[in-house]
Amino acid sequence: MSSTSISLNHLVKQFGKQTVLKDINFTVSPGQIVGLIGPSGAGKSTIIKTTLGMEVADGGSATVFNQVMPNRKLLSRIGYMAQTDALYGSLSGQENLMFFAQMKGLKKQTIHAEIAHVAEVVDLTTDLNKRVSSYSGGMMRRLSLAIALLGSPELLILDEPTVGIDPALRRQIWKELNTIRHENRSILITTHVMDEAELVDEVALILNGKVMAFDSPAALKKQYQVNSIEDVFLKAEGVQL
Ligand SMILES: Nc1ncnc2c1ncn2[C@@H]1O[C@H](COP(=O)(O)OP(=O)(O)OP(=O)(O)O)[C@@H](O)[C@H]1O
Repeated sequence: MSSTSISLNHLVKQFGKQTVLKDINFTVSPGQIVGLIGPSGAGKSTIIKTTLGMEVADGGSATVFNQVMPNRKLLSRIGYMAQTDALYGSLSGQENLMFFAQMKGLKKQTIHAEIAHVAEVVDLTTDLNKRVSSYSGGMMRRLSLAIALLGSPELLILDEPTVGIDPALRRQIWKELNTIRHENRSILITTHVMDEAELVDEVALILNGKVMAFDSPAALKKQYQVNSIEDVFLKAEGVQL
């Protein structure tokens, strides 16, 4: 059996008369971090939502572990962090983590250690007993990321996980993402931080509903004859450098 975590084939998605995704093709393999970059409104979140079955494709196909989503059996294998946080404000960080850990079916013996680990990755250990409604926006993002990490899912789908997170912590989070990659798990991540796009295995550059380029950061820089992914992005958009 082929071991593809995500496979998008000629994916098309329309909202009314607007065709947001025109022909999206790429795969994410185990042990790979794929970064989705592209201007605001290019369709990155739509790719994610269609992949997860939260939006229905109008053409082509999106599969996760070779199956079409939504598929309840696959949910425990996927950690998803959306752009908007879905947290319980009246509960503490710890209670939110416990709730989602139980939802994910984490084993009783490991649940406390897992929660402690993911809280440490996002630097929330000392804030776990505070109510989430008192958290800053960045803290809520970090809690959402911690929830996505719970249960060591084989596939992480992260929609702008580092928005509102300072550079030192961002570095710590990327260290964890690299550990995840080395465990042969896979990650699909969107980001507006071009430094982060340098850290992925493959960049999918999304423009006008299409994958303009899909390659390693080094190969893309060579192809576009520039020194950074930011410049690849700008050149692909037609900005004169
Ligand atoms: N449910 C929806 N109904 C109608 N239009 C939608 C819907 N979801 C997304 N769109 C439209 O699809 C386009 C792509 O949106 P999407 O959120 O996928 O972009 P994005 O690349 O993730 O942007 P950003 O970087 O700003 O998050 C936008 O024009 C948006 O208005």
